[in-house]
Amino acid sequence: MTDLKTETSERISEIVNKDDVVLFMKGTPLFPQCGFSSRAIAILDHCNVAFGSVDVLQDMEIRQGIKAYSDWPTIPQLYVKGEFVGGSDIMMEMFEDGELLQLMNEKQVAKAED
Ligand SMILES: N[C@@H](CCC(=O)N[C@@H](CS)C(=O)NCC(=O)O)C(=O)O
Ligand code: FES
Repeated sequence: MTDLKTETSERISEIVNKDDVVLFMKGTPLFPQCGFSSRAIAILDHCNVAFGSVDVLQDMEIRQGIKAYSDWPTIPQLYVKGEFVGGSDIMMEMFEDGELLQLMNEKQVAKAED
């Protein structure tokens, strides 16, 4: 028998390994439901990378489960190639000093389609 926590972390692990870049957020890329998620989307748009997103407002298990999985207390959360990068503050800092683009390049993530 698998318990809910194990099941949720297995689901999360599938999600973060499905796309090169995954953002756990509130709302959708077109309609973010929070300023922090909106900022994270703006940064990813600037990076010109393809990304998947998960709306945690649609799934309470993921909303709580991702916090435990990453050991990070808030949404949004960015994953690149299955690895946790950080929330929107970290994304902004990394973007501003060029580290985020460097990480995307190093990990050879797919570009956004035009
Ligand atoms: N400083 C954070 C801001 C994000 C944040 O404070 N998120 C809050 C409000 S959206 C949150 O996820 N709270 C827990 C929850 O809503 O489940 C960051 O760098 O991303
Ligand atoms: S939903 Fe209120 S700060 Fe994000």
